[in-house]
Amino acid sequence: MDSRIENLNVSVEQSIITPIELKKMYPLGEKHIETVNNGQTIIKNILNGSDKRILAVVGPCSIHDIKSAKEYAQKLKVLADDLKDDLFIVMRVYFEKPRTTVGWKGLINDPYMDNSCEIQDGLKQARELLVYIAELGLPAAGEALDIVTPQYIQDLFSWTAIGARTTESQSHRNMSSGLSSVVGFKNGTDGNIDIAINAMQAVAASHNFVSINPEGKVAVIHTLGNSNTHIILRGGKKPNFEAQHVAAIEKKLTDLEIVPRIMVDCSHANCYKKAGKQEVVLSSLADQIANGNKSIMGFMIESHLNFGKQSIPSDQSKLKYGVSVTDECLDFEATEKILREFCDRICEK
Ligand SMILES: O=C[C@H](O)[C@H](O)COP(=O)(O)O
Ligand SMILES: C=C(OP(=O)(O)O)C(=O)O
Repeated sequence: MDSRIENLNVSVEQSIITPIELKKMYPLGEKHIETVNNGQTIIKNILNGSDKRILAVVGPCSIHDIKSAKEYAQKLKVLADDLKDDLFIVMRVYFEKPRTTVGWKGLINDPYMDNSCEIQDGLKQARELLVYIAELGLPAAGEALDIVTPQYIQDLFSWTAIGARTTESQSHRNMSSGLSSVVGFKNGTDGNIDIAINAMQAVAASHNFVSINPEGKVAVIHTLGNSNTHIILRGGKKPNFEAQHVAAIEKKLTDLEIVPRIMVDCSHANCYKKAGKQEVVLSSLADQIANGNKSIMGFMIESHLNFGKQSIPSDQSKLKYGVSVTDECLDFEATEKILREFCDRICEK
């Protein structure tokens, strides 16, 4: 290596455990496999319309504290069982945060939230939490942002999102073509829907790309293609959840001979990042479904134990328990209320 031309902007390279080593530390039993397998299968059935329930991806904007995430999962499991006739509730367990510029990039990248970026510890904490949630019998949903970390944890996700900032990325499309779960593609941050539709078409094809294998060796991955995909409307310059937006997307997809199956993200630009406004979005979806809409197959809600958000304090003893450190979230009680109202309204149809 010639230091005059290489690694000019790299300070340190650090080896970490391999995917297989991490999996040995947090092995799966039958119960975990059953949770993920059932979750993946039911979501595929919701996508193909053979299961008429609505998929609800509900949980914190980001996981930053394992204790509050476990408490949230326990509560959500009780609610999921209670609403299981109308909703298939999956917990949002987001460990990787895409940032508009800079900011905390999530539990895997910086588990101690102090810029120490102990990624190996982040991977361990993430896997330990996913195993715990699977043990509860609650399926988990994640965003696949990093394209190597799925080798460490993706086996525990029943549904996967590709975010607004990466839907157009070839690397993310390559990776998604090999994922075992249903994958949802967000529209772009500017509201561009076409990039999500292009992603669905790209991901249905097989691809060949360089990644790592479970032993941590560089490998060429040959994928089969993944047709279990859908679009996620998350708003852009303006919200895009109302009946006229949904109808326009239905037409676009139908013109391309794609069966329209649409998830609506009640958060992000659909609620102007005001958690309390997610209720307005969900209420519109309930009306649309009650009025006969058949293409809306799911929604996403950002929710934590307690309402709001906080910035990460330098003295972490000042962190408020169960409050988001990224986007604003609804508190659990408000989440339960709007989910119950949604179920009541779609049952009136
Ligand atoms: O979902 C979380 C945020 O909206 C996303 O990560 C972007 O956050 P930022 O604009 O605060 O960087
Ligand atoms: C970052 C997220 O959303 P988006 O990609 O829509 O901004 C998210 O869901 O956490």
